Amino acid sequence: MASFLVEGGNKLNGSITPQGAKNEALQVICATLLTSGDVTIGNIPEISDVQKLIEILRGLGVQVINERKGTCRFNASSVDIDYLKSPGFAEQAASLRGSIMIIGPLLARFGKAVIPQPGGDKIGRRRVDTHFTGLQKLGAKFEFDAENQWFTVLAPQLKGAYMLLDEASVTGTANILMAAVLAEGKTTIFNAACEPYIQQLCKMLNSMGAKISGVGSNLLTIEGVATLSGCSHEILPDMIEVGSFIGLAAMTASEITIQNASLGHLGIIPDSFRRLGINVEQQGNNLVVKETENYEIETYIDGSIMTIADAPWPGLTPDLLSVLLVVATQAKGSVLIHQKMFESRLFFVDKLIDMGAQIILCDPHRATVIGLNRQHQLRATKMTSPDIRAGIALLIAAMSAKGVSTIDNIEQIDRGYDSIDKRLSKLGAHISRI
Ligand SMILES: CC(=O)N[C@H]1[C@@H](OP(=O)(O)OP(=O)(O)OC[C@H]2O[C@@H](n3ccc(=O)[nH]c3=O)[C@H](O)[C@@H]2O)O[C@H](CO)[C@@H](O)[C@@H]1O
Ligand SMILES: C=C(OP(=O)(O)O)C(=O)O
Repeated sequence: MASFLVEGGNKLNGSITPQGAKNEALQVICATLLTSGDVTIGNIPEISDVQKLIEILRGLGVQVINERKGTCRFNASSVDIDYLKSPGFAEQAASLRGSIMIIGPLLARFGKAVIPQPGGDKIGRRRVDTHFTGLQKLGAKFEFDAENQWFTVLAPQLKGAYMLLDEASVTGTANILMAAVLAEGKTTIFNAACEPYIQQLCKMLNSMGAKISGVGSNLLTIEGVATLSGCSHEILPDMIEVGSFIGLAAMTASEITIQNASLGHLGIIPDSFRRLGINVEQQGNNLVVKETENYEIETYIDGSIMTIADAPWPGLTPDLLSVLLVVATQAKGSVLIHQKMFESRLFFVDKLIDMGAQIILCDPHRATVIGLNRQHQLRATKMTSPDIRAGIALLIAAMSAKGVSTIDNIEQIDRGYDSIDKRLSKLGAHISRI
């Protein structure tokens, strides 16, 4: 288990470019299984979750050629489905959430797929019912081996169908979409997730010859096609990294330019930070976070305490609530952070309380933050990163704190942030990996 030693209290300065989006990368890499043609994907982030997924594809016989930094060419013309029975696959697939999205493409192209319970952050219940109910609607036979926690889907030929998803699941929508593009006839997915990750997946599938309409909405219509061809695809900048960098600049009272942030795909993320009083300016395709010593949280019109809550896109992504919460600890004013989707994602606030932040964890979903308005600097401490986003939030807190903090279990952060220590050190941060 690796750790970061973080000397806090240093102002940062300069420009940083976000990596490609983790959650999009996991989807589009799985989509390469849908064709025997060459698929070239650019802006692939060098993070451990993506590397693990690529290893699974290689195990399945997919040729993955690293053309240059961040760009790989995938060819899935010869896939060995029997790899799914190997112990190596069981271990790999259970180590990340994104592995679940090989199911849709394998089922559509080879008529069969099996997978263990996927991994990913332990942040509460993470059911996969939406995935399998959707695949069943397309005609797949579904079996669950409860003892070993394995899911199996079988279908010689999928058939298009109408479905109303019980929740707008991001990976669920991606899985069903990737199956429906090769199903016979028309599929309509209502209550589909429409995050930029899904929009990008649709764009890529359409460039492979799929016929998906309604992209960007929660009603997707797919006319199935017999085969798909290769394509080239470029992954968008990671909006969660962009938000993390805004939070970092705010907490360390630094001016940072976030380059090529793809502003058109950030939704309400910049505005959510502005509501905490952060000065985020748009300059071309860059975001500039201005050095702000003091910032004030908005209230509602009647003066009552504001709530910041997650919601499916175009609402606020749950993956940034931990960062927004940390930023609020040094603001003037109070805010209620309401994490609606996951029930175990706010427990990390105990560490912030140890550091001197004023937070009341009301229940597992809600925390009230009473901002310190920089009257007290947070104190350094020793902590463990429980999940990827709490990890980055604790790193931001440590960078603003007085003294040297230790953050253990940084593998969680490495899951989704490429060489974060090196990249932040270029901005003037003092972080060492031990
Ligand atoms: C690999 C990947 O892409 N992971 C992302 C994906 O996970 P993932 O696709 O696993 O998450 P889902 O979208 O399925 O759902 C996440 C959680 O939110 C709940 N839920 C979901 C939809 C809804 O309308 N109402 C609701 O309450 C679910 O019950 C679940 O507990 O989407 C999550 C939600 O944006 C993100 O946190 C994850 O980073
Ligand atoms: C929850 C997340 O990831 P995963 O779904 O891969 O666990 C995340 O990226 O914040």
